[in-house]
Amino acid sequence: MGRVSAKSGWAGIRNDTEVTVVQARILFASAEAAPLAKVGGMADVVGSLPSVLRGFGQDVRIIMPFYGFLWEQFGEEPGQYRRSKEPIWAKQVMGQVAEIYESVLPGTDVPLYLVSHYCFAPHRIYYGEDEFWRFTFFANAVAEFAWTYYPWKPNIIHCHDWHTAMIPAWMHQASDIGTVFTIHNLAYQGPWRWQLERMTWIPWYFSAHNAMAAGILYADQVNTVSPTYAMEIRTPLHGEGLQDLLAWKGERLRGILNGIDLDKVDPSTDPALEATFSLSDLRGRAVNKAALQTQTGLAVNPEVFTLGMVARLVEQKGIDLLIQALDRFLAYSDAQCVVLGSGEAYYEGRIREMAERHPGKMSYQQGYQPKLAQLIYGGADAFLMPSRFEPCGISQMIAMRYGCVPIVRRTGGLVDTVSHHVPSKGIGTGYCFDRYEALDFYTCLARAWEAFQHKETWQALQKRGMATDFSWQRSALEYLRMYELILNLPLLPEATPSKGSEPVQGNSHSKITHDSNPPSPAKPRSTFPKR
Ligand SMILES: Nc1ncnc2c1ncn2[C@@H]1O[C@H](COP(=O)(O)OP(=O)(O)O[C@H]2O[C@H](CO)[C@@H](O)[C@H](O)[C@H]2O)[C@@H](O)[C@H]1O
Repeated sequence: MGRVSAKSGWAGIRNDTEVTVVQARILFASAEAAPLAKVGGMADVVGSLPSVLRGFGQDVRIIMPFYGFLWEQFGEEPGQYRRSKEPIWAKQVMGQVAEIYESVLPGTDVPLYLVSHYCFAPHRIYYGEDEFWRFTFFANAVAEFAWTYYPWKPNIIHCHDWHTAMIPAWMHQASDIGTVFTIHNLAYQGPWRWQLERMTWIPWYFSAHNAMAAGILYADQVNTVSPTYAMEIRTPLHGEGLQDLLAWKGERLRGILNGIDLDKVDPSTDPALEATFSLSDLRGRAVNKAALQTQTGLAVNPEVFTLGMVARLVEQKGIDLLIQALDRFLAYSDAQCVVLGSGEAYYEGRIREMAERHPGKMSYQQGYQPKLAQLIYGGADAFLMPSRFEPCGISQMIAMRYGCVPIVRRTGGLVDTVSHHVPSKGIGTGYCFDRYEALDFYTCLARAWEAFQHKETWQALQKRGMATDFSWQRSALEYLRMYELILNLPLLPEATPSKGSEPVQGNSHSKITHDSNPPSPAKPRSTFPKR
């Protein structure tokens, strides 16, 4: 492939060495973006995918709420992140004034817009009686901003989960702004139609019964975060009541596997670890294991099988199975386990009780603790993910990159990312079970525990996981192909590999250059896929 330059029109292949492609303006709208505001995996995706897409020459930016806990992180003082002194945009939205400040996502070159209003002042992201109002307000502000901020008008708004799902409905008849809606979690669907009607304006053509359904119905393209989950949600078992709508969406619903940022998620440089390590030298893992055992009150012993789990403690994550199977497994074996996370009070209580029943063998660490999470990935021998359903899962990919063998239920993205260990054939990257049954999980734990006793094959298993390519490159290409379908313009040179091809290695995107201020590509609406 020759040199690639992003221009405002498709000029085809000019000669053997130069190809002209379009640069689109894409606005990611999300309630979370790592490292600023994170509850779960959606923050990881929104915090890492835009940089990769920018590497492909696209002008990608992020818009998110300016939460109260972020205010003290932005300012003029040393050590603080910079933002514009004054709002760059202000407007009446739902009877209140929304203001937007401009900044850059820390650690990247991705421009960031922060939507400010006193409803975001509390030091939390979710929950609270006004949760529906706050995110409907946010979505409304994003739509108004996209329509009226002339210095930078997006061609596509890329919306994430129910918090931004009304944007496709409002944009449905906008002639020059397309929408993509990504489902990270179908279980949370946002306000019902009657609640939306009380809070905001809904268009005359609106026929969705809640916010999530609106995103699916009106977005030009919809995706979820793994191919298997994209199939599963078309069925009553996983469709959360929206299976018919999702099945009707046809080819405009696809599964694009999440990736991880290999530069940030790297055991050879991670400052949160007690000792760094790499594929060629795993010795640091033993140091991390000892540190993990000490810090979490587990018996310090390099020989025992140490399990780890980092998750929101909600039904989705298979906590019921954990409670049923782990208690017996700890009683039966010399294994130990540390669980990090918070969530539903019932689950927190049961796990705490389990920790009290097995002192030195079981530890419960409550709260959101990113440093401890990394130590679990880098120190535990195996990682538990017995999910009831899993759109993709980021944790099992991080675990594999850190040599922590995943033990997972075969569902959603876990099917697409973890393969079962068969020692006789020297294949597999983890342990998998099918049915959502405590006995099956227990059996899987016992098999992994037995395999752990064989150090050489276990290390080979760890290394296969560490060597697996979970980079964003291939998935970013699939997102770009999806944007192309909306814009009906090429964002990538024709020869660029996409779905089904080998992962793009190295710095292929470093070949892309783009004009400093290219004009916006016009979006011919008539070319939109018709419903
Ligand atoms: N207590 C804690 N302390 C520190 N870190 C913690 C933590 N609890 C969780 N984390 C971190 O949050 C992330 C969890 O990501 P996951 O994708 O595994 O699950 P989640 O259900 O949140 O994401 C949803 O969105 C993502 C993104 O699309 C999908 O992969 C997934 O299937 C879907 O459920 C990991 O980076 C993990 O380390």
